[in-house]
This record gives sequence, C-alpha cells and structure tokens, in this order.
Amino acid sequence: MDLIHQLPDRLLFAIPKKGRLHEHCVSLLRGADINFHRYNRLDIALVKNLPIALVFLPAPDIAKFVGEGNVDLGITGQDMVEECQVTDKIDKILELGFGCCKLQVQVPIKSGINQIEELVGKKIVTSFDVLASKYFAEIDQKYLNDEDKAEGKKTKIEYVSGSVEAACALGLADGIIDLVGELLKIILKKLIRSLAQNPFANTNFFTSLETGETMKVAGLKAISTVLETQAILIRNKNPSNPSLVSKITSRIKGVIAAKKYVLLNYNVLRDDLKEATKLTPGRQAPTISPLENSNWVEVQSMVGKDDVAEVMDKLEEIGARDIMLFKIDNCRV
Ligand SMILES: Nc1ncnc2c1ncn2[C@@H]1O[C@H](COP(=O)(O)OP(=O)(O)OP(=O)(O)O)[C@@H](O)[C@H]1O
Ligand SMILES: O=P(O)(O)OC[C@H]1O[C@H](OP(=O)(O)OP(=O)(O)O)[C@H](O)[C@@H]1O
Repeated sequence: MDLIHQLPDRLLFAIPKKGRLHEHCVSLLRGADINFHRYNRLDIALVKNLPIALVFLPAPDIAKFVGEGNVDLGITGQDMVEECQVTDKIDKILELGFGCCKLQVQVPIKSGINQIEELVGKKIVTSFDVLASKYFAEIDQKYLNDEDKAEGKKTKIEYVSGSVEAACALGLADGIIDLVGELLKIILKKLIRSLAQNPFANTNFFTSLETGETMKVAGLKAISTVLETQAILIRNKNPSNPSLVSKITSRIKGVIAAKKYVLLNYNVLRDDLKEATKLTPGRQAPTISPLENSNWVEVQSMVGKDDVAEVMDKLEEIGARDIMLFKIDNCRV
C-alpha cells in the first residue's frame, strides 16, 4: 500500500473528512462513478478507475490548500473560502445544493437586543474571526461616535474552535456569530405539498435536516446575516490535469442535475399538444413521437422534481393519458 509514491501522477481532490459535508460528498463521488476504497484511519484514498487521489481534510484546510495550489480540486463551504480569504485564488466551479446555511449574528433572546448596533463595542465569540472582524469593522465605522473612534474603541471578536452557541450562556460573550442550518427550500415546498395531501404524514421529516435547532435550544435569536453559504466545488487556478478536472466537473454536474429532474412520459391528443408542451417544455425541447392512432402523440420531457406533481395534475386536466414518471439515475445536461 505504497500510496505516497503513487501520488505524483494523480490529480488531488480534497473532500471534508468529517462533519456536515462528508456524507454528501461521498454519495456525490459514488454517483459520479469515482470508485475508491479508504483504508481505516487513512486520509488518502486512490481512485480505482481514474488517476485521482482523494484527500480527506478538515473543511477549512480544503479552501486553503486549493487556494495555495497544494490540491487541485476540492469540495468545501463557500463560508470556508471566504473565511480563509482565498476567493481570488480559486475558481468556483459549481454550487452543490447541500450544506446550505447562514452565518448569523445571534444574541440571547433574553438580552433584549434586537439591532446589530446594540452590539457595538461589546464582545462577540465565533469560529469565523476573519469574517466577523470584517463585518463588525463596518458596523463600528457606521455606529461608533467620533470620540470612541479616536480612542480606538471597537467591538471585540474572540475566536473559539467549536460549541460557539454556549458562549453567551457561559458569560463569555454578548453575542456570537455562528452557522444556522437552513431548510432546503425545495424540501420545504415538497413537505408543504405532501402535508396538504395528507396532514398526518411525515411528522418526523424535520429531524433529519439542518434546522436552526442549535440556536433555538441555546436560547439565541438571529439579528443579522453575515453570509449565506452552501457547499461548492472549487479548483486551483492551475490544476495539474485540466481535462480530468473538466471530466469530473461534468460528471458531478450530471449527478446534481439527475437529482433535480425526473423524466415524464405521456400520451396526448395532437390538438392538445401545444398546451401540454407549454407545461413540459423540457431543457432544450420535448421529444414528440407519433402513435399508431394518428390523433395521439407520445411526449417525453425532463421536468424539475420540484414541480412535477403540479405538472402531472395539469396534464391530466388537459386530457393527457398514461402519464409516467421515471427517476433519472445520472445524466449529462
Ligand atoms: N448546520 C449546518 N447546516 C448546513 N451546513 C452546515 C451546517 N454547519 C456547517 N455547515 C457547513 O459545513 C461546513 C463544515 O462544518 P462542520 O461543522 O461540519 O465542520 P467540522 O468543524 O469539520 O465538523 P465538526 O463540527 O463535526 O467538527 C461549514 O463550513 C458549512 O459550510
Ligand atoms: O442550525 P443547526 O442545524 O442546528 O446547526 C447549527 C450548528 O451546526 C454547526 O455546528 P456543528 O453541529 O457542526 O458542531 P460544532 O459546534 O462543533 O461546530 C454550527 O456551528 C451550529 O452550531
């Protein structure tokens, strides 16, 4: 298992070794047919079917290493790229649609604080000290009076590596800046739709999602948003193998698109075709095939998963028949 000597010819692709993004990344790689075996406790894995080595790193290090060119490609949060100040050193290839959350200024509900300016000159605890310092530098500039500015007064930012939400309760801070999970809008929409159809369904649905629960449990409320973030695929500006980077990118795009779309197939009277294809215009155009009975045609079209139930209802209303929905395992769009 001489991994180290096999690395020079391989593209280095970093993914988070743990935490919120790890499982999503592993399933994305599997979907893109990037096959690997990771030996227990090893943070490097060779990909069996492509000249790639996966490197499992903490999310902040991924931003830093891709920015500095030690690693060619990586998946991390947009927040990490900005906190590590490597925005100019990397190319952001793709938003991945998971790890969606907001970096927010939070205060104890009981503090009576409602406006960001009430925190000026006070103490903020965070793991995002770079972003927090930038954010409060502007707030201080706006709200501190000239006398305080002349005295060099400013909001104090203190770094902690985790469990930020405990800082106010422990008397360490007046406010914190921390991530707050955001329910994916798509999932929320779906849930509302499914509840409308069956009010007793899916009551445990929320427990598996990022929720904002930590903030609530810690007795905190958000008073301002510093940043909205999600997981992104990033590359160094000079990757070692640009064509392999393109290949991986288009495979990952395919996996993401496959998650977003389904394939609808239905029959409709020729006279109703125009109205039907308005509902299912497809990505380029729908495929239309004649049937033995010349009054009817068959239509095939990719439809956003999000809207498909509504589209099917409307197709039925205009007289479409034999409406079938197919899951897409993978695609190139
Ligand atoms: N609650 C959340 N909801 C959605 N995405 C999140 C959430 N918390 C963090 N993230 C995203 O995941 C990235 C990694 O955060 P995470 O806390 O999982 O990392 P970690 O510190 O490596 O893991 P751990 O907290 O297990 O030590 C963040 O930079 C952010 O982009
Ligand atoms: O809105 P929620 O879904 O409740 O998630 C928010 C929490 O998630 C992150 O921490 P994480 O749990 O990853 O652990 P950490 O405190 O060790 O960073 C973040 O720092 C919040 O504390």
